[in-house]
Amino acid sequence: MRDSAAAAKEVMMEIEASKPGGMVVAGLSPLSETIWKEKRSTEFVGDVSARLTWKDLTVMVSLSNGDTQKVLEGLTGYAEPGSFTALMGPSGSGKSTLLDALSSRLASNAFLSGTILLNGRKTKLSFGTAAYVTQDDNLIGTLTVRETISYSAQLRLPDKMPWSEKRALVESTIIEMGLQDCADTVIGNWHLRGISGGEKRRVSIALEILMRPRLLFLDEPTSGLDSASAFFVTQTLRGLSRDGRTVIASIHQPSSEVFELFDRLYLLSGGKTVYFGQASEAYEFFAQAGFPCPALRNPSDHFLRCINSDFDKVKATLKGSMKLRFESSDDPLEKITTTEAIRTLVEFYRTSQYCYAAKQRVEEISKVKGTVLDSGGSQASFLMQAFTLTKRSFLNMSRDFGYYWLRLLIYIVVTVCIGTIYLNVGTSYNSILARGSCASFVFGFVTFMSIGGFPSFVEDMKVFQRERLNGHYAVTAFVIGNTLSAMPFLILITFLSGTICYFMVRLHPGFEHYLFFVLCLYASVTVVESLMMAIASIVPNFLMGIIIGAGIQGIFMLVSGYFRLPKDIPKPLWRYPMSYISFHFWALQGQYQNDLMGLVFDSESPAVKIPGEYLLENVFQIDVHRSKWIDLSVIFSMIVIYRIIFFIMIKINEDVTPWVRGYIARRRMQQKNGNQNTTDAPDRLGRSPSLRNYVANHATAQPSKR
Ligand SMILES: Nc1ncnc2c1ncn2[C@@H]1O[C@H](COP(=O)(O)OP(=O)(O)OP(=O)(O)O)[C@@H](O)[C@H]1O
Repeated sequence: MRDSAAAAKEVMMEIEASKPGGMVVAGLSPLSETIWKEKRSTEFVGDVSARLTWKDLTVMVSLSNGDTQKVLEGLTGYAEPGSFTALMGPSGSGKSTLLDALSSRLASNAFLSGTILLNGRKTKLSFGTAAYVTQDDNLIGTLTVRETISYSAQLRLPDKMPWSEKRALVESTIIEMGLQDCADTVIGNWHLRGISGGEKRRVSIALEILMRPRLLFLDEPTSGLDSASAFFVTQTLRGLSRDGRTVIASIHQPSSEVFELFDRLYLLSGGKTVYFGQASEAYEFFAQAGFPCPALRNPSDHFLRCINSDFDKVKATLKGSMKLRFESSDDPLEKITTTEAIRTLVEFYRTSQYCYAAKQRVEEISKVKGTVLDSGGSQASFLMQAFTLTKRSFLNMSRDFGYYWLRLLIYIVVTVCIGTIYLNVGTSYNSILARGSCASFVFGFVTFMSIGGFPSFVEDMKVFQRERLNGHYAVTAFVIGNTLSAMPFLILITFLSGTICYFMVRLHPGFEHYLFFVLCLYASVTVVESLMMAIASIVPNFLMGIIIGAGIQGIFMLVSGYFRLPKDIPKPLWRYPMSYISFHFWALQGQYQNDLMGLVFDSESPAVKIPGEYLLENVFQIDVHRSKWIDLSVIFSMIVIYRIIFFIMIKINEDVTPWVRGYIARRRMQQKNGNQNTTDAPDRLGRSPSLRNYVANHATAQPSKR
């Protein structure tokens, strides 16, 4: 066990290593080595840097109309440790697809052929070896930067690692990403002013470098940032590469300062290579090809200008209004169309020394068989994951006003309204229906209001999906964490509002009756929460999710036995099975019994009293022989069932859906190829990797050629 001083020393060594000139290309820094050793239980780690090569890489996608589109065509290139490779090209040129292909994240309708080798091997691209930073910063807005990174560390680092070392790793990551100044500032959400867009991007990167991956993929890390923030983010990426990491990022429109930070440039247009080589030599390449960069023009703007065929349309529009200016220009791009320029450049590159050198280097790197570390995602135990997720989620819920506090307020206001409308309802003849409608409103509409939490669930799901894609924890740990963290808030909301309602209306007196009422309200609200969570796992759009949730609950309410008495509900479908699936039905049956049984009501004739049991059987059509506690236990078991459904939905989304989509795409392609001869034989193409394989670490970096 190392003490914190030793850990801090290691942190400093790590930071030193990340400084330019302090490269640790071959091995790992001491702190990183600790992480790997924990998993591999081996003393020797050796050279674990990532050398990635790709050769003749082609990606085809199957479109919904059955056609196929070649998105990438015969790409060859490499990325080495200690270097920062930028993928550039106009929109739709295939940057993201290349990144996805290299990181085994292709969509299920995309198929690739060619060879991708990591350290000379067709190998598993595990979470520990590679990390992927997506374009969207899906972070928890209520947590500070330090908390965000600390929770991530607890979720993924081994339990055995002392907390002082984990903290040291978190602090070193904060320093490495230049986040010291905002470390204690919240990320920010709709009601909390937080850190800037550039800082958010750096937090997203920090979360992925925490496990010290050797290979880092980033999809447009500078998009949406101003030029200063884009520069700092890119500078940080360059710093990360100097620590011996292999960094590959797609970059949209870099400024000249950002461009100067690139080591290697991969320029794409229409899925073809326009240039691959040293970024600093691109200028010369374009000049040799006949497209020199005019003075005073940003080189990257010039490169993109030359290879973006949309400029043909821009030129046509401008020519109409600024004819003379174009005629006097001696820019070669004014004399030919961009489509022709692209063709010239692609052809020039294919026969150039740059292409030859790249191919030769790919061959050289491919021959060197190196170690590929496989840390297999999170190294924390399942219990630690579940505990950390519960704690993190609880903190988020308690800080986000919109998650539960607002609902608590609304619930109190609404139940006070119910209380005043049904105030001291009594046992008069008219109170019989009033008690029925009060129960129906409480268990129908009041529980329905829980739908308001849906936007927060959607936010939770976005964070979950990002973390899940990077293998941060298990699905079960997430479901447990989400269920447990919500429990105290739901108890608070339902017990407070239930108590107000119970005592103002003066429902059936007695502690047991009070307890049943609030428990039934708690169970019903929790069922709605679980139902909405299950919906959020498949419908990430919050408007659509609310509409679907409202529709389902509307149907459940309709068959609850209030709007139509239980025995009058049409038997096929509506009574069996719908009313039995509806939690409103069980809640109402239980509450009617809880409230009316044992009470005696006035009738229209003062001499005759009506017992509650008679009303239950003959007016509300309730089965009085079934205990109300059975009704309550049915609702509680529904909570478990909905949580299991939530789990299954996530699994289906992760495993089955990509497989089905891939299968359909493959069939469609085969059918199309059966009818007509395309230039690309589909049997050359490997199946795109599925998320299941990716998550379970069964995906190969390069699907087999067929
Ligand atoms: N799974 C897919 N299904 C259908 N078409 C796809 C798929 N993946 C990529 N494409 C198409 O391939 C082309 C390249 O897409 P890609 O997202 O790789 O481009 P990009 O250079 O990253 O663009 P941008 O800069 O706009 O993100 C686009 O025309 C896109 O519509």
